[in-house]
Amino acid sequence: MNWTIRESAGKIERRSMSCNCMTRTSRQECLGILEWQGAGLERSKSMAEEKKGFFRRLVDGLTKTRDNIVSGMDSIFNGFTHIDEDFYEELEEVLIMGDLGVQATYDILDKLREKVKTQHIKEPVECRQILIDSIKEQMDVGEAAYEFEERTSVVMVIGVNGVGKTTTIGKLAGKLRSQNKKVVLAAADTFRAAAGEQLKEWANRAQAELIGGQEGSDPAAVVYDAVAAAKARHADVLLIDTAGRLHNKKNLMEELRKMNKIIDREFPDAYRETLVVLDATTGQNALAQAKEFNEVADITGVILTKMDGTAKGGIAVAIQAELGIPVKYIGVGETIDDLQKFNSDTFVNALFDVKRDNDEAKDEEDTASEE
Ligand SMILES: Nc1nc2c(ncn2[C@@H]2O[C@H](COP(=O)(O)OP(=O)(O)OP(=O)(O)O)[C@@H](O)[C@H]2O)c(=O)[nH]1
Repeated sequence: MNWTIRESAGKIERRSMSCNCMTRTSRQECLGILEWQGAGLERSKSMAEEKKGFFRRLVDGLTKTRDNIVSGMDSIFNGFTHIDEDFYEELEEVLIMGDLGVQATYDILDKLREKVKTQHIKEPVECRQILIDSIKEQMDVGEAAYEFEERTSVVMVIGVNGVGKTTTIGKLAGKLRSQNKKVVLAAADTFRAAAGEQLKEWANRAQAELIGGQEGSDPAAVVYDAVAAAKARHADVLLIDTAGRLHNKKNLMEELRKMNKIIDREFPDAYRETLVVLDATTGQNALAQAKEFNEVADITGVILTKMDGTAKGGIAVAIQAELGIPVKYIGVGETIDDLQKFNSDTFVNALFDVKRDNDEAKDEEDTASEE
């Protein structure tokens, strides 16, 4: 079996593919392997997926989380004949194992017990919808969470190494640009040499302006220049990529304080957000990071990345329940369209693969705007 993969102008092409296996089964196996070989092929797959509607991408992205949580729950709903203590205990186990966290699990199950009692529910399977509604209620962030998109705003983005901060800023810039907003990006992660370069690529892709810092330069100076540029160009949103790392809390606090002071002084009318980016694949560790960041910064929201590659998407519920910080966006892939506003209704419908009329309408709207 032979194949070559070539990258040209950022696009992955599979140049040639041949298979000399004699039997049809082994040929099919080879083709199956080819289908999944190499990061390049993965990327070309996600390019094709860009054309998919919003809801479908979310459903696909949440496959592993769904397999982890929902299939376990469904086997309890279908396997039990009575609603008894064992039934609740098994549900508790599935929810906790699914990374929803102790707090959210207890809240959800308390509500379920109450409804079972007041509505005289007898059949375990009837609990499914109650649970879906209760998770939705837990996670509702409301439209006010996205006010910064409509205002002249400065958004500071923090998070530890490798969680997807730069990628997320690029995606967010793309999203705002598609709404015809003027976007300026500040490369204030001057700590890591490649960070500025990476942001530059995203700025080009999203057609946003970049104010870049030299490696090792003062991040506060980059913020100063970026604020001046945002004001001069009448930008709608200034997104700041920081090196906001946690390993030295005191330094981080000091760095954030300096940057915030400049924004307060130079851009007092701007609407402010501080968003922490967390990698969903790290599960409980993401929750711990959110707690730590919350101690050093006034976090206004969370962006959970890599929801597509994880069975631990339940962590979104835990973060909201335990910290009261809204999850505002989720990342479900590596392309510019793979950042989605967190809407509890759509998220839970996608998690349980319950397609509703409004999701279908959103899909049509989304597909139309992509065409
Ligand atoms: N599958 C998937 N991958 C993602 C997502 N978001 C980011 N990534 C990938 O995660 C990796 C790290 O992303 P970066 O944006 O470089 O992370 P960072 O937090 O800026 O890292 P530093 O600059 O080192 O602090 C990259 O390979 C991204 O393509 C997502 O939602 N899904």
